[in-house]
Amino acid sequence: MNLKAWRLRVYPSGGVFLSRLIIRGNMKPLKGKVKISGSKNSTLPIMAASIMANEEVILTGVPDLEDINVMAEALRILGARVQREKDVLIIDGKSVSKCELPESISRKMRASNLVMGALLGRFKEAKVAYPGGCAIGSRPMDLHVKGFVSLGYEINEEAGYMEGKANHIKGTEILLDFPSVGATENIMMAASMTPGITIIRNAAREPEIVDLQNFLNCMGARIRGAGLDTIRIEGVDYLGGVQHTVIPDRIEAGTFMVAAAITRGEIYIENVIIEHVQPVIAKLKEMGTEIFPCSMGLRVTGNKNLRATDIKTMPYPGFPTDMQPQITALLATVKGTSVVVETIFENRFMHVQELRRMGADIKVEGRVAIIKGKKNLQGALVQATDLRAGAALVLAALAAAGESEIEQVYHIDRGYENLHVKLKNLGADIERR
Ligand SMILES: CC(=O)N[C@H]1[C@@H](OP(=O)(O)OP(=O)(O)OC[C@H]2O[C@@H](n3ccc(=O)[nH]c3=O)[C@H](O)[C@@H]2O)O[C@H](CO)[C@@H](O)[C@@H]1O
Ligand SMILES: C=C(OP(=O)(O)O)C(=O)O
Repeated sequence: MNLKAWRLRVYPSGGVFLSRLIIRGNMKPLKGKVKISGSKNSTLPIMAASIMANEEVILTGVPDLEDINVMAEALRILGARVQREKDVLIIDGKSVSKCELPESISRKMRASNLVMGALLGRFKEAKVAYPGGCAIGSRPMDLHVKGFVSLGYEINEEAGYMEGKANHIKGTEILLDFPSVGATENIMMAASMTPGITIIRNAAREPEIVDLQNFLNCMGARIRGAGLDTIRIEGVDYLGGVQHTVIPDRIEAGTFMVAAAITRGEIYIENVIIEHVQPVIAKLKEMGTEIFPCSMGLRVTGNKNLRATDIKTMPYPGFPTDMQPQITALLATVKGTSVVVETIFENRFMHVQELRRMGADIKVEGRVAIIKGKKNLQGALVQATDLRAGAALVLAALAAAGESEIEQVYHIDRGYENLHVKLKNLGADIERR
């Protein structure tokens, strides 16, 4: 492929992207306040669950992101009416007339799979093409399918589709082999409208699961236990309309916390639930970052004497895999040797080769990265290989001497609302071309 053709790619929602970020970092301390947007990973399952209502659902605090556009497009394909006004999304599931999501939309992101549980719950049938998403791992759907089958849905996996219909559906006990976020959400949705009582054991405990429970319960579902490892769901016949505000994005908040640390700056982070970012706070404090709650949220102050630490990604409340690339970038700039173990996704070190272009000293062996921190990184031409890898490169570029150019910014647009504008407001020398 020639360079021009390679750069002229099409956004999942249809637009053309050519964008790149130019950052002249030079370790300029970022200062000021930033307001965190609504959570991508909360909004996506909640949007899918919205079509379980036979009435209008109003969501507020919805971030303006590519992934949200893709989910909106998916719901429209199913027949839902989806309207957006600033951060408010109105989804009307009354008109849903199709239970099939084709590959052309499904493969645009991993979270497209979440319509499966919603469709099975409400219509007792669904046909959804296998999802796509970042190339951070193989990401099978076996735990989702196992859950649906346990509930009595007959699932056929053929020609790239998961096709399900109700057989003898009934609430049951489901033990997840791994606390998968998506499988927990999909099973919660299907079980909410499956007769009887379902118990999910070894459920994911992420804050987004709690947000989904709160949303579904406001619609009329009967779910208890989200946030713990056992969730109890009593199936109901009908779910109705509701107005709901999504929780703030803990990963965006964590990314700005790292921005303060890596530039040795001082950032006030507004719209953050402190409990949700505790694992990140703990590690940043261990490295010597000062973090204090304040009236508007959190104040994060970096300093010149940050030190190395070891990190192992774990399901919540462990250190989030979605913050691993960003913290790896930070560790590349502090004194000492750090070890980062990625336990969730088998291929989530793609940012390392790009960080090396900026002079980082990082070795990867399997799921372990060994990072020898350096005082100075150098600006370079690098590529965002996935969403959080892109965020890590932006952070590294803020610390690096000279100019960096980051390509494939569309990955970053999947999960960060106006990242360059927010950074510019904090004093970063950044432009989007
Ligand atoms: C939209 C969304 O919320 N995305 C988040 C969600 O993704 P997602 O819900 O896809 O992540 P999971 O928790 O399901 O995946 C965790 C691990 O379980 C494996 N697995 C999962 C399902 C399955 O059926 N079989 C299986 O083996 C995956 O390959 C992975 O190794 O949680 C991840 C883990 O916190 C985050 O990184 C993602 O940002
Ligand atoms: C991996 C992520 O998202 P997704 O599961 O949608 O690919 C992420 O948000 O970092």
